[in-house]
Amino acid sequence: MREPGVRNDYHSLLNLHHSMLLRRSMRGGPVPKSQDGQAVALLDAWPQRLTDQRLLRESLALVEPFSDTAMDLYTTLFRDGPHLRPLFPSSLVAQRDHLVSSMLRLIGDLDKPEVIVPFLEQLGQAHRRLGVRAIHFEPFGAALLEALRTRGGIAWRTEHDQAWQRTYRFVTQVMSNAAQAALATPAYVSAAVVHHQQISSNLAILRVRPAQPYAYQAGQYATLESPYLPNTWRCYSMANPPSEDGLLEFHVRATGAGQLSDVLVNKVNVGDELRLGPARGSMTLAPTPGNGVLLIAGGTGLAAVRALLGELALRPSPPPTWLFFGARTWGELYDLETLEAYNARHPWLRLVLAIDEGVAYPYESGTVVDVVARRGSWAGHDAYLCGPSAMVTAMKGRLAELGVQPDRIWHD
Ligand SMILES: NC(=O)C1=CN([C@@H]2O[C@H](COP(=O)(O)OP(=O)(O)OC[C@H]3O[C@@H](n4cnc5c(N)ncnc54)[C@H](O)[C@@H]3O)[C@@H](O)[C@H]2O)C=CC1
Repeated sequence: MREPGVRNDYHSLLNLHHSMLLRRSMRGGPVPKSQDGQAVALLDAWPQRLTDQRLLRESLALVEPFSDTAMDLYTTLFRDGPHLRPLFPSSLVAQRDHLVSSMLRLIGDLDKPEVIVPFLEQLGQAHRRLGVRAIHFEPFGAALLEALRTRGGIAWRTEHDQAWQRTYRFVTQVMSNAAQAALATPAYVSAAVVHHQQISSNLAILRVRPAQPYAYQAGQYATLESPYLPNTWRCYSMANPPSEDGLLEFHVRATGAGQLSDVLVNKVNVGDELRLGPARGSMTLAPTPGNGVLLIAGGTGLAAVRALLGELALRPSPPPTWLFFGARTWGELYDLETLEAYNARHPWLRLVLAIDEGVAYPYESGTVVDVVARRGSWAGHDAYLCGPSAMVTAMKGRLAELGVQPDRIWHD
C-alpha cells in the first residue's frame, strides 16, 4: 500500500494534465467537438465487429459466473495499481454489478451502433465525475484480460482474446472521445441541501440549491453523490420543473443500509453539500396535438411525473391530463397535499390514487397498472411512465393493448 501523499501527487498530476487539456480546448486547440464522425471512423476500422460479438458471447460461457470474473478484475487492478483504489467506492459490489450489466449490454448490442455509441459516450462522460481519465483505461484493460484468461483457463482461445482486445479498444476510444468533447462543461456541480423532509423511516424529500445555474427539462434525472459515501453516484429525477429560485427537488426511498439512498434519507441534512451530475433522460414533454396526457407513477417514480405535471401547469392551455399514482399502502402515498392542490386548481387534470391491497375510499384498490387498465381504452393519449422497472414493463404492455401507440409511450 502506498502512502496517501504519493496518491495525492499522482492525482494532482492528473488534474494538472486535465487543466492543460481544458485550457487548450478553450483556446480552440485540437480537442474534438463532435464525436459522430469519430465514432463512424472507429466502427469502419472494426470490420470484424459481428464475428467478435459471436466470439464474446461464446467466451462468456468460459468465464462464468461473470460477476466473479469482474471481481477478479478489481483484485488484479488494485494489486498492480493501489493508487487507483480511491477512484472506486469503498464497497465494490454495486460497482461490479454495474460493470457486469454494462458489459452484457455492450455485447448484446454490438450489432446496433445507434444504441451502443450513445451508451458508451454517456458512460465516458459519466466517468469524468469519478476522476477517471484516458490514462486509467490501460491498466483496467490489462486487469480485465488477465481476469478473463485466468478464469477461461485452457479453454480460452487466441480468438477470444483478440475479440476482447478489439472490443475494449473501441469502447475506450469512444469513451475517451466523449469525455474530451465534454471537457469544457463541468463533470458535476455542487449543491447545498436547503430542505430535508423525512416522510417516513425510508422516504425523504430533499431540496437542493446548485452553486451555479443547472440546465435541465422536466422529466429528466441527475446523478447525485454525497461526501458521506464518496464515488457512489445514483440517479434521481428532479421532481419540479426548472424554477426561478433554481431549487431542485428529489424524492428518495432508502432501499438498503449503506446505500446512497439510505445516506440521503437518514444522514444528509440541511446545510450538507451534494454533487450533481449533468441532467440526463429523454422523458420530456412532447405532446401530440389533439391527444390527452396520461401520467403514471409507482412509488417514488412520482418525482419525474410531478415535474411533468408542473411543466404542463405552466403551459397556456394544457391538454386533458390523467395522473395515476400507486403505492403499496395508504401510508406510502406521499406528497398528497401538492397533488390534491393541483387537482383542485386545474380543471384539465384528473387525479387517481391507488393502493395495492385493501379498499380505503377515496383510493382505488390494485396496482397502478391494474387501476389504469380498469378504465378501458386509452387510445388518443400520450403516456409517461415512471416507477419500478417491473411496473413500467407491465404498464407498457397493457397500454399497447389498450390503444396507446408504442411510440407515444415515454419512460427512462
Ligand atoms: N426516486 C426517483 O427519483 C425515481 C425512482 N424511480 C424508481 O421508482 C421505483 C420506486 O420504488 P418504490 O417507491 O419502492 O415503489 P414500490 O416498489 O413500492 O411500487 C410502487 C407501486 O408501483 C406499482 N408496481 C410495483 N411493482 C409492480 C409490478 N410488478 N406490476 C405492476 N405494478 C407494480 C404498484 O402500484 C406499487 O404500489 C424505484 O425502482 C426507483 O428506481 C424511477 C424514477 C425516479
